[in-house]
Amino acid sequence: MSRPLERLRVIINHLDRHPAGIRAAPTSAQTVSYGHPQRLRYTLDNDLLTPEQRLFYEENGFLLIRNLVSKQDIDRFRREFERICRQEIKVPGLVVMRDVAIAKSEFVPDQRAVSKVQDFQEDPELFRYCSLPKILKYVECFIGPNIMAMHTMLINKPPDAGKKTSRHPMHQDLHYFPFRPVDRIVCAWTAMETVNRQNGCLVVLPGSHKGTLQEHDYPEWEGGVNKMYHGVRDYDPEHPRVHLEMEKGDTVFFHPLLIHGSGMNQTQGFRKAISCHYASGDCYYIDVKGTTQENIEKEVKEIIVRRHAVGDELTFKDTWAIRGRLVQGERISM
Ligand SMILES: CCCCCCCCCCCCCC(=O)SCCNC(=O)CCNC(=O)[C@H](O)C(C)(C)COP(=O)(O)OP(=O)(O)OC[C@H]1O[C@@H](n2cnc3c(N)ncnc32)[C@H](O)[C@@H]1OP(=O)(O)O
Ligand SMILES: Nc1ncnc2c1ncn2[C@@H]1O[C@H](COP(=O)(O)OP(=O)(O)OP(=O)(O)O)[C@@H](O)[C@H]1O
Ligand SMILES: O=C(O)CCC(=O)C(=O)O
Ligand SMILES: [Fe+2]
Ligand SMILES: [Mg+2]
Repeated sequence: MSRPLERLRVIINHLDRHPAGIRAAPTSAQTVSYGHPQRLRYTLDNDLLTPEQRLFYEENGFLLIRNLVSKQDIDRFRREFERICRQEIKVPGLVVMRDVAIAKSEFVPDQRAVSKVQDFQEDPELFRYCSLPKILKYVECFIGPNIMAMHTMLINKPPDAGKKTSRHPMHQDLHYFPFRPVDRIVCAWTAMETVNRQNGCLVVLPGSHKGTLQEHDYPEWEGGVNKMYHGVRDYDPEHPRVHLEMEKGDTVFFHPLLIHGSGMNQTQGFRKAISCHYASGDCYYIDVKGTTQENIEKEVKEIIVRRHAVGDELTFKDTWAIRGRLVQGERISM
């Protein structure tokens, strides 16, 4: 194993020994600079993160907090998800996605047919995840006090059907987002059970958040790829990567330029995680015309036109403004 990776693993283990939520004395950018004056760009002054945690996010683009969400809350999210799968409740705006390997087979109202649900902002029980004070305290360290929940997902990675379609290609979430500035966006991703290499944990390229947004497209995978699962076009499989093995309730916060994906699920269980992408209430929308994001804009528009029978009047930007929900502070320009 390469040296930097070994060092990273040591730091992760070290961080693990701090119980979640431990408070360090208020720090300033100077106190964490260890002699070299260093501008902190990816984190804001706060009294929650330790200097080590702040530096870790600055350098690596993610921060793993063990045991952050309670088992009771996760059990409630799981029960709600199961009710949705059994079609006992209907949630406005919710997108239920099936794995491409079974997309054309008959639907059975059971979690085995659902690989993820998206846009659960109108489900009060699931949306509780996005407003948990424990999560928001961390989110505020990255994006500030005005917090919008922009995108919500519960991912139920199915046992691989033999074609490796349960993989998620390496990507940067910013590819999907027509808003900026990039450093005022963060994802919270919480394991709902043990997540490891066998069932397809998150895989990240540490430090990749310091790069720019890359071109994304469907990877050329023989067995097929799920709809809209774009990957970075020039993915280098030799790039050092870290597998984030997590236990129930562990939560990782990561930057929208961090390159990440997840491996295939080689178990018989459905690997569950719940996540929310947050943006600052004072972010602004951009026009993605002429940028690398044009291809995803086109796909989203095609789906919306088909689903809602609307024309061009609904823009990519509108689809985000409609979904976004304020969870703390003020909604200024979003
Ligand atoms: C508003 C949307 C905005 C989304 C923004 C992304 C945000 C992400 C931001 C955060 C970063 C996130 C990073 C990420 O997470 S990237 C992935 C994000 N993924 C999505 O947003 C996809 C969400 N899913 C959907 O919209 C629906 O499930 C779709 C549209 C896929 C099917 O919908 P529905 O079931 O109602 O439609 P239908 O029954 O009429 O079938 C239509 C056609 O589609 C075929 N089919 C079905 N399933 C799949 C599949 N899995 N793979 C391939 N094809 C599939 C099906 O066979 C049929 O084909 P054909 O018979 O016509 O040939
Ligand atoms: N050609 C590729 N293009 C883009 N992403 C890829 C490619 N090959 C693999 N990946 C991605 O790399 C990540 C890890 O891959 P993978 O499924 O093989 O796990 P792994 O790291 O090999 O773990 P294990 O060896 O335990 O299976 C996943 O996000 C996967 O989707
Ligand atoms: O849970 C996973 O497998 C990764 C999902 C992901 O990265 C995403 O949907 O953006
Ligand atoms: Fe992602
Ligand atoms: Mg593998």
